[in-house]
Order: sequence, then structure tokens, then C-alpha cells
Amino acid sequence: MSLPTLRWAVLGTGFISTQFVQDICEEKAAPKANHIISVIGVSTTAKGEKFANEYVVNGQAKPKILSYEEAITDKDVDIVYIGLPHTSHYEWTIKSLEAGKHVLCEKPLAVNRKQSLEMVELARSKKLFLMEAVWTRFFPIILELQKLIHEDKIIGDLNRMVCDFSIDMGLDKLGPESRVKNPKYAGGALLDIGVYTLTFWRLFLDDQFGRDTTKFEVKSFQTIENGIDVVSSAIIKHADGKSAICINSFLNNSPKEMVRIDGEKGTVYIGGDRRLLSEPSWYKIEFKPETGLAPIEKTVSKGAINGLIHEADACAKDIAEGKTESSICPLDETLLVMEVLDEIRAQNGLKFPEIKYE
Ligand SMILES: NC(=O)C1=CN([C@@H]2O[C@H](COP(=O)(O)OP(=O)(O)OC[C@H]3O[C@@H](n4cnc5c(N)ncnc54)[C@H](OP(=O)(O)O)[C@@H]3O)[C@@H](O)[C@H]2O)C=CC1
Ligand SMILES: O=C1OC[C@@H](O)[C@H](O)[C@H]1O
Repeated sequence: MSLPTLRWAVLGTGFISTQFVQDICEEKAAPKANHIISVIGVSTTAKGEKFANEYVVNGQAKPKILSYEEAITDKDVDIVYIGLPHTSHYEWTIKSLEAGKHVLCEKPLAVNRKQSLEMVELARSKKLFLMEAVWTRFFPIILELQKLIHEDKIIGDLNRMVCDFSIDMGLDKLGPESRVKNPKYAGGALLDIGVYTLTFWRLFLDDQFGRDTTKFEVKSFQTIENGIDVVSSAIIKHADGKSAICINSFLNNSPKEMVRIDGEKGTVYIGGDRRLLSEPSWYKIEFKPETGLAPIEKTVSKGAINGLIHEADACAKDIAEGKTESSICPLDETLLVMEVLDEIRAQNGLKFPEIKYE
């Protein structure tokens, strides 16, 4: 069977666009799709040329270097990857969909649910593929853990989870234009890394998706400094009694065990070699003494890839099959997470300036 082919326009040449293009261009023993970097959309041509020369390698043809506007309308593009700051996601997703392109947009899909819903409704009305790039959902180790916990019920019925993704960002040393600290780019821990703790809550505490989720309520606190949250903590309590504590900080790093999921028979711990919850690389399952079961441990290595290829391959497969939405990262899940992000900000009075729909 021939591999699906996808021609990409990559918008932005920053950190994540680099990681994405590196993964696409990395030579693979058993590729799952043909990815072609057709266009790099950039703010300045010189930046684009440098980026293309450095990263669009290993037999890829030289991509066109175009403005964002030209990139999203280029005839040789099937899908636009949006690697821009949070506050640019809405504009460039809407414009790309209007131009008839599929879209893979970095997380969070937008700065709030209202923008996100508009993006989702436009994609659905145009029958185009749209996905928030929550790459972690596609990691083989995550899919394996979902099966162990929800299908095999390895720790039985679940009781609670604690999830902490924190990064000591060294905020004082970052310049004022840094997207993670500037409120005008919707900076702060919640929108940058809170998306992942909420993703782990969605992946592991609930076996339902999006609109069918178990009913829940949220109570939260944020420490706000200079217009952004440097610490966010939320407790999510499900109607059936299960609860999750989700913690994010820009002042300290994550603990070694970033996720702990307690069930009636034992506990699952999840960690990563870089203490980034976005990149889990090991798990450990300990059972209660009365089960008589021995602990299980597994560590995986990413090898030469950064880990973004899994979501790119999934896009190629879904689009080749005529799907407009991912079943692993569905839009209703994105909308639900956006709703909780809004709720946490509303409870703590965190508003970003210059943002439509606040
Ligand atoms: N999946 C993951 O693990 C990660 C995801 N992300 C997400 O990716 C997105 C981009 O983050 P990241 O790559 O770290 O950001 P960077 O600041 O490194 O890059 C952002 C790029 O956006 C372009 N840009 C357009 N307008 C602006 C503006 N006003 N200010 C700054 N840059 C602008 C620039 O590209 P140019 O000038 O070249 O056109 C810039 O290179 C965010 O949504 C973030 O949440 C980030 C890191 C990791
Ligand atoms: O998505 C992300 O994960 C890793 C962090 O370093 C980064 O700030 C964030 O955007």
C-alpha cells in the first residue's frame, strides 16, 4: 500500500517549527507517510532562507520562502502548520481554512474557547481537517498507558490523580518580548504548559471524550505577576467522586514523577528524562500488597526524533482517509480543555490585553 503524502506550509521559524521540521526531515527506517515541506512562511525572507538551508534537509526539495499570507494560499500546500505565538493561532488558522487548507495548529488552539469554537465551526463547515497539535497524545507510550488503564483496568477503578508540569523559565532573564512572559502574547504557565496537565487529566481520569465527559467542577488558584500567571493550581472533581490536581509553575521544575494516578489496586507513575510532561518517557506501576502483583516498569527512548512526527503521521493518515478530525486528539477535547482554561482564568481574574473576545 502506498504511503499517504502531505505537502506542508510551516508558519514561523522559531523553536517549535524547528523541532517539527527536524522530525519531518529525519531519515526513518519505516516511514508512515511522505511529508513534503513545500513552503516556509516567514516574517523576513533572510530568516526563512537560513531556516530552510539548515533544517529542510535529507532529500527534501528547497521549499518556497513566502510571507504568511502567500504561504497559506500557495497551490502546492495541503496543510498549514502554525508554529506562531498563542495570540496568532486564531488569525492564521481562520485565514488558512478560508484559503481551503487543512490546519495543524500549535497548542493552545487559541487564547480562549470562543475563538477556538469559531475555528472548529469553520473547519467543520468547510469539511477541512483541523487539529490542535497536542503531540503528546500521539506518543506510543501514552496510547499504551491509556489501554492499560482504561481497557485492561490494570489498577482497577480510578480514584484520583496528581499532575505537575513546571518549568523554571528564568523569567527575569527573558527579554520583554518573550512569548512566555509577555501578556500581549497570552504568556504565563497556564496557557503554555497547563494545556498538558489538563490533557493528562483528560487522557487518564476520564475514559470518555469531549462532549460525553463525566460531569466535573473546577476550583483553582493562580499567582499572577506582571500580568501573567507564574503558578496555577486547579482541583477538578468529577461527579462520580474522582478528582485531579493539576499544577503548573514557571518558577520551579517538575518533580521526577510528574503524574501519579491512584486506583483501587495500585498506582501509576509517569515521568520523563527531561522532566517535561509534554515528553513522557517512562512509567512505573506499583500494586497494593494484597494483589500480590510485582511492579511493572518501562522506559522508552525517542531515538533521533523529537517526537512531533507521530502527530504529523497521524494527520497524513487521517487526511488520506478523508477524515476532518483526529480520533486521538478530537476537537471536542480541545474545546473542553479551552473551557477549563477559561474557567481557571475567570476564577482568578486573569485577562490578557489586546485580545479579541475577552
Ligand atoms: N509542542 C511543543 O512542545 C511546543 C509547542 N510550542 C507552541 O508553539 C508556539 C510557538 O512557540 P515557540 O516556537 O516556542 O515560539 P518562538 O518565539 O520560538 O517562535 C515563534 C515564531 O512565531 C513568529 N512570530 C510571528 N509573530 C510573532 C510575534 N509577534 N512575536 C514573536 N514571534 C512571532 C516568528 O517567526 P518568523 O519571524 O520566523 O516568521 C517566531 O519565530 C506556541 O503556541 C507554543 O505554545 C512551543 C514550544 C514547544
Ligand atoms: O509546549 C511546550 O512544552 C515545552 C515547553 O518548554 C514550552 O514552553 C511549551 O510551549
